[in-house]
Amino acid sequence: MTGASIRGLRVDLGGRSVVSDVDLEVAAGEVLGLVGPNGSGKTTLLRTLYRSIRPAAGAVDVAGLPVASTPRRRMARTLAATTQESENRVALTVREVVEQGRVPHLGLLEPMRTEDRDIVAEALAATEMQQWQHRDVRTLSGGELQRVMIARALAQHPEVLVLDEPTNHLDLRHQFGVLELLRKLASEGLAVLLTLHDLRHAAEYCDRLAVLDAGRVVAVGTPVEVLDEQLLAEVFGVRGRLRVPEASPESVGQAPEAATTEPPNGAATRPVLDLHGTA
Ligand SMILES: Nc1ncnc2c1ncn2[C@@H]1O[C@H](COP(=O)(O)OP(=O)(O)OP(=O)(O)O)[C@@H](O)[C@H]1O
Repeated sequence: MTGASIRGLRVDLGGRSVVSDVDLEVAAGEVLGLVGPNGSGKTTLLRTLYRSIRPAAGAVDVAGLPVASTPRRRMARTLAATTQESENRVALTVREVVEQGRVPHLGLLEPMRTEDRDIVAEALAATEMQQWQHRDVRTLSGGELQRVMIARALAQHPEVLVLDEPTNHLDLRHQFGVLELLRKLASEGLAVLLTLHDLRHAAEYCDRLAVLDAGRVVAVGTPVEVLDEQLLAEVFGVRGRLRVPEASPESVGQAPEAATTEPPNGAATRPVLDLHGTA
């Protein structure tokens, strides 16, 4: 199968279970958002997918391959991740870091081919980093570095993309840019799993949400199914309400030239989460 699946997952850290009884699937073509309060186990769950942590129990498969026993190089052609740990800075240019994404696709000591250079150029363009490609990554701002890490993950041409807080450090325009890019990649068949703290972004850009609380998945479904007032109060401690804007009558059946007045990418009908402070 494509996508990724987690069954019966338990992770123990520091002598206690920080993730328990998790069953979760992310399918090709969807953006699945992992949300939950601080310390609820989001990063820990993602770490089991890119094998930076060994589960105490359960099975984690990516594109049908068991993560625990698949060679890392093989897995790197299937799953790419941007992590909070990937921010260690080394003396490389932006381009060199993004080129690392092609390494799993090349033979030992094989130089970059034309197609690899094209893929790197596409990844730099998608993240608007082409103008910085010769910069030393140690000189970049946090947001610029975040975009380089996303570009490197895209250059891997994975089937599953895992991102831990990808909008962290980004200014508003680039937050929306990254979220729109993830939607586009999913529409092309990628399975996208990401953690987000901003529930408004989660509601607007994710096809489905999985809510973690104290290491357990307490709800899974579309934002409309999941983000009700009770869950917002009990899990996140906030007051809020989700609205689903109706398609305006003018936008139904209107002439193509008139349609250009609507916001792009269906944004007009995505759920909007209104938040009103602590519960
Ligand atoms: N190496 C470790 N040793 C002991 N406990 C750990 C370790 N790493 C994480 N934890 C604990 O596991 C729990 C889950 O942490 P995790 O980083 O997965 O949460 P999170 O949901 O990603 O949180 P945040 O929203 O704050 O990033 C936390 O209580 C954390 O303190």
